[in-house]
Amino acid sequence: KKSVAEFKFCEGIMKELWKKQHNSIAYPFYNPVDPVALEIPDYFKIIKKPMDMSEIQRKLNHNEYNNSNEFEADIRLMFNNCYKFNPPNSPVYDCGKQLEAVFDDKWSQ
Ligand SMILES: Cc1ccc(Nc2c(-c3ccc(O)cc3)nc3c(C)cccn23)cc1
Repeated sequence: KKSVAEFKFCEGIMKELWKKQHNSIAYPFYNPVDPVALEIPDYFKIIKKPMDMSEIQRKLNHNEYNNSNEFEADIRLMFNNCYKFNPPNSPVYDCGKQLEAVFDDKWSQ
């Protein structure tokens, strides 16, 4: 059951992830992966369900999450896409691990 409190909790987490102080680890997640701009034409062959912070924010703003579990699922999808595509310990993979740690800290509060 979706509650106002759940919604506000999710909003607060997105507010944290968008903070300028996290820019150096959040930048790969701000917008949809652009395979042309990034010169990774095989991205959509590997990643079947793209997800990013802008889309998560849009879904939140348009009441498209029925509960916080659906919100968390998109957050985890975004990070797992990153770990699937980017080699372990590569710069963007490490950004994902660091930003997911920020998320986990807030999510568990
Ligand atoms: C050749 C190459 C290798 C790795 C990347 N990764 C990457 C990604 C990315 C984010 C999420 C994701 O699920 C997949 C990729 N975002 C970027 C950005 C914004 C700048 C530079 C690299 N970036 C790009 C090109």
